[in-house]
Amino acid sequence: MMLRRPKLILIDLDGTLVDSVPDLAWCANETLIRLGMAPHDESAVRCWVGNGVDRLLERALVNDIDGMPDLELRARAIPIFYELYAEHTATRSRLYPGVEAGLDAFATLGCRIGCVTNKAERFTLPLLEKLGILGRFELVVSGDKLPERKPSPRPLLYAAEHFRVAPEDSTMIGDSRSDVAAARAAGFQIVCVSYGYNHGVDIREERPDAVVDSMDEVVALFELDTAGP
Ligand SMILES: O=C(O)COP(=O)(O)O
Ligand SMILES: [Mg+2]
Repeated sequence: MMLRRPKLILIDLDGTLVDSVPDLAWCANETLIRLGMAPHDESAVRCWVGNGVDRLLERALVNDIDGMPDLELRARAIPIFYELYAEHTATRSRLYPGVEAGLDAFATLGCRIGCVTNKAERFTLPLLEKLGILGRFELVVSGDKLPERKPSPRPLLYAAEHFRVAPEDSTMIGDSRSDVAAARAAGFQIVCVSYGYNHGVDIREERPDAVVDSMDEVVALFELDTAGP
């Protein structure tokens, strides 16, 4: 299926641009160990990413995606995790194959490019910087910039308004059901990558407009004689 050529592309961070789980899992587990608790398999942590680092840590503390630790434990864990993750945002995290080629291809479309993530800004900007792609984005909307984050459409609509681009001329690229829900509610097209996290569930179940195995496949989905800048 062909998609309308966008004037704005917004790209998710964890699970889409960057395989960040190796650092997130190491930091979460080191936090648990320092609290005298048992660490988890990296595969478990992978299922807990996507709703912000605080939520990831809460899930790790109780070993349950829907669970919540008691507030005293949470309050002890958060500063330990924040200090570790600030130190290790990009120690083990890597860009996925095809990301840089995909960003190059988007630049040739002449569209505006932003990053919309649920990760807090204090970790988002250093991660993008350390992996050498911060300069690719004209706008970064982190998880703590607005009162609501994905699956709310707010961060996507904020970016569209920032660039004065209509939602129907905008495309979100993400890896999780939050990206699909946010894009649908905002009136964006939605392309998903097959390799991301999505809480362990195949993203095709969310029925995005298209699914790609690599970011450099996205540009070929766009009709080149419609829209554009
Ligand atoms: O859960 C997070 O911290 C970030 O997740 P996202 O980049 O996939 O929105
Ligand atoms: Mg993601």
